[in-house]
Amino acid sequence: MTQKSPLQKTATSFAEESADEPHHEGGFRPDFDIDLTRGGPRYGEFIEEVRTFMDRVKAALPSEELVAEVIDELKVLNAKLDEVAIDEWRAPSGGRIDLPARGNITLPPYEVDDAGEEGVHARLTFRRYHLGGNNAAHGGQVAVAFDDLMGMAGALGSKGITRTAYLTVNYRAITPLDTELKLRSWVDRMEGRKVFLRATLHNGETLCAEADGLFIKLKPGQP
Ligand SMILES: CCCCCCCCCCCCCC(=O)SCCNC(=O)CCNC(=O)[C@H](O)C(C)(C)COP(=O)(O)OP(=O)(O)OC[C@H]1O[C@@H](n2cnc3c(N)ncnc32)[C@H](O)[C@@H]1OP(=O)(O)O
Repeated sequence: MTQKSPLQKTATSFAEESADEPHHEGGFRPDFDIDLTRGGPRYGEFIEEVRTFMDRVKAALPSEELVAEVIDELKVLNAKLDEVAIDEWRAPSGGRIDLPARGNITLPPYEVDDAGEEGVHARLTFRRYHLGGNNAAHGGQVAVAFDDLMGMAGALGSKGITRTAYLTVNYRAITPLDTELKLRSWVDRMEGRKVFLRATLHNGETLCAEADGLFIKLKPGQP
């Protein structure tokens, strides 16, 4: 039997604890179905190849001929994937919590080391396709990482599904590419549906960025 990751364990208890919450079709849906078989055992490898492709695109100076060749090959692949398009709730992207960044290609690949009511500890690496300038990560990509992992801490800390009301990021030092960084997010305080969160991003001892945000616990049915 394969070992469960910290996020899988937490997600299982989160799903059990929120089972009594009224069923609703809003937000990110607390009654999500954890099905790690979707996309098959090689789905993670597939996502990693897509990420590598984005790195290569960002780094390439292709000839006109190579651009034409890649367009033709991509058209074939896009047509194949278009045939199996499905709604967001059943697509493995974003729901494969056994994979880096839940198999979501638009998130920087992170691995969750610990996740619970006390907060989330994750390792993440920005890479070529996250480049802002001069070998540093794009500030928007840093904000994406904070939004997702603060959203996760907000969900676990409030035992509900939250949406970002505001997110303030302070950039303290250059965030390097191709370097394993540590992101920590946690609930600072709660006032009713208002969940105030904080987060930090470190490269070793260096604080690259920190964030504070307000996430609102969604009401049943709220989009
Ligand atoms: C283990 C696995 C677990 C699952 C993991 C899943 C991870 C997924 C993570 C994904 C994460 C990705 C996450 C994403 O990216 S979510 C996507 C980005 N966010 C949005 O699209 C949200 C858009 N906005 C809205 O939907 C609504 O405005 C919300 C829902 C936010 C509030 O509208 P709602 O009608 O519900 O509430 P309300 O207006 O009565 O306000 C309520 C209270 O809040 C106060 N307030 C509101 N806004 C602000 C503000 N800007 N500054 C200061 N205060 C503000 C307000 O004054 C009031 O306070 P009070 O008067 O009561 O004192």
